[in-house]
Amino acid sequence: MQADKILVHFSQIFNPNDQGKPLTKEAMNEAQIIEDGFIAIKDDKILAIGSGEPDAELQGENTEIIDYSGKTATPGLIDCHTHLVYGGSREHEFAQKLNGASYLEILEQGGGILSTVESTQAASFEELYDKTNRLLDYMLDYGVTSAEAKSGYGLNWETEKRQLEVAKKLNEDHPIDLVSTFMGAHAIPKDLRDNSDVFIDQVIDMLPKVKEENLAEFCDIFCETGNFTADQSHRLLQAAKDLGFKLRIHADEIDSIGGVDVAAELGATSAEHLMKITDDGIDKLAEADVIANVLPGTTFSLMEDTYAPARKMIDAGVGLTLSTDCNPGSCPTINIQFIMQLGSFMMQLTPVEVFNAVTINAAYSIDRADTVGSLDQGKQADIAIFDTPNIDYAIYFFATNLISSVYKNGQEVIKHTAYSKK
Ligand SMILES: N=CN[C@@H](CCC(=O)O)C(=O)O
Ligand SMILES: [Zn+2]
Repeated sequence: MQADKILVHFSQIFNPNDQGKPLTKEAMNEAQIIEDGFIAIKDDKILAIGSGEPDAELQGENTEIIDYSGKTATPGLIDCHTHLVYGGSREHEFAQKLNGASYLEILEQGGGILSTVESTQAASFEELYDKTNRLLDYMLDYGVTSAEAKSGYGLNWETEKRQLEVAKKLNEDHPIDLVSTFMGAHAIPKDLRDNSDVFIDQVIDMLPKVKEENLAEFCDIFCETGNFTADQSHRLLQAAKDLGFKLRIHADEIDSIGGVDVAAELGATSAEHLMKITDDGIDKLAEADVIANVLPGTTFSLMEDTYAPARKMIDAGVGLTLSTDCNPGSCPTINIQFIMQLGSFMMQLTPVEVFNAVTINAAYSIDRADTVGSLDQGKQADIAIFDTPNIDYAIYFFATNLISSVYKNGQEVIKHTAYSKK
């Protein structure tokens, strides 16, 4: 079959080995590394990848050949944990943090998530749409082509619904593919502070409405001291599972209070944060095939020093992903490249492990591995092109946007012309 376009002479192509499940252990540190590589695209899909001159049968009269000498191609990056749709911002908490106030202390005083809940409840659909659209533009610019987006700044049905509708509309309108998660139980509303079981009942009542209106595939909860207990998390996630939701859980971020056990018992797709996970917890995730999603930008931004034990988790057989956790409080960034670099600098992951974490494993985490996450024939032609000779350079040269171009469904949607100079 003839290609519409062939991108040629990449100094390196990184293509994960899609083995039908998240990569773990040694497989996490393996991938196809192709030198002088080409990628042939037909319509919106990958037709072939290889090395050297593309096969004659791929080239027709109208096939466009585009030279990417000196650059590196990887699958489009996938940010599989974000809280993208929110009102307001929280830079005022920064001074409190610098003065030593902890994340949970700020929340206890009615700030933190509860402050963003107030701003989000007050924001219109259009305001939330414009703000999120802008974040998505930045993300695309950094090489992200798919992302997960959670609700959770509503704490009432009206606002949760608005957040989810914004994500649904942007999934249609913006080049980035969005997978939605309903996180109604993100914090306890002020008026139910001493009645959090009643609030869990209210969130359970929202689940059928989310389903009926097809507003989210996943359900998530913040299982943490001062927020929701393991029992409450189990109750909500069991109800969600019964309705056909796939599950995620914020667990072991600040304290280890049983969220990991809930994830393993209910067969959650992913457990997230895990800075305080125990060895026993790691074994439980491995046995239950729950993906561990680690968010090193949150440790960095909260000015903590405990990073999730990513190396231990990989070695124990847990599938690992890395994400920004983009949100206005604990991690205000969309820069997935910086997060990947933290994965190496602070968690000692190799560049191959890091790229596998944000491509194929992240695709499994959002249940899209059949269409994205690798550059295999038939998958969406979602490609991140780095202005670097190899993936090692893309980790080593940190805190700089190293993207040269981004292809989404076979179309070049980002082109940084300054980097295109030879
Ligand atoms: N920890 C809970 N939720 C978010 C933070 C949300 C916020 O602070 O606004 C997180 O994943 O870090
Ligand atoms: Zn989160």
